[in-house]
Amino acid sequence: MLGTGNAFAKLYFNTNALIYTEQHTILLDCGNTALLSMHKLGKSVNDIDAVLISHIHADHIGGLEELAFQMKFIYKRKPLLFIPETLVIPLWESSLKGGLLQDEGASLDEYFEVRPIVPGISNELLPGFTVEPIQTDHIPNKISYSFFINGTFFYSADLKFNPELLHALVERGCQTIFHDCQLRPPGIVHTTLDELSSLPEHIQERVWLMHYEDIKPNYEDKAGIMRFVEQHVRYTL
Ligand SMILES: Nc1ccn([C@@H]2O[C@@H]3COP(=O)(O)O[C@H]3[C@H]2O)c(=O)n1
Ligand SMILES: [Zn+2]
Ligand SMILES: [Zn+2]
Repeated sequence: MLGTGNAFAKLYFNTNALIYTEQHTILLDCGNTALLSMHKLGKSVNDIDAVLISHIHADHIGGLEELAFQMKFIYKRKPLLFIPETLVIPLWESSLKGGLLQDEGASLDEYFEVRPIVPGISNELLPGFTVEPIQTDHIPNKISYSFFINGTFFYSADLKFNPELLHALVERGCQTIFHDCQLRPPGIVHTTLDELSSLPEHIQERVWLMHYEDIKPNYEDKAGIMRFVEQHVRYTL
């Protein structure tokens, strides 16, 4: 985990992750702090084969401009960009174009091998890396996707509490749920610890909390059987 904090976290960085398959390294969201976090871990931007994006907020995409420029001008290659197809145009037009546009008509393709992915179905993106993007509610008029990975691991984007979804995922074989969690209510655009605490035990035992505020130390004994995802820890799934 490159970070486990929320958008405003100063202690834990933005919730972004590196996923290692046998052959590839995939950056799951590239927020403001992603590249600084990689630097602190002694990792290079050049280690990244692919990027997967959940939604357009700076704690999830704010590091993409630097990543794109480093790849183009330092490493001289285009990483894969896996992105739900509905976000391709908004990512360029509403965010990256401001910094990355140089040549008339240029777009994301100038910097990335863009691979739009289809929500609602399982997409085999790389060997051993299958992703089902699931559109989840976050903020009105903002399309946001959580990811069901390899049929066993759910990684939430920012999402409003959706117990029906969690029940359905567990029924489908989900073993591990990394879930965004706002510790201090009200959640409004996120899921709160109180809401997650209302889940039945057989779901809570699969839940790991991330995207939390800097006040996390005050809550370490308040999560019951749910666990906290920790920054700069590597998890084997
Ligand atoms: N309607 C909104 C929009 C944004 N926000 C806050 O801004 C953050 C942006 O990143 P996030 O991780 O989605 O969390 C959002 C809220 O804290 C919010 O609380 N309400
Ligand atoms: Zn966020
Ligand atoms: Zn968000």
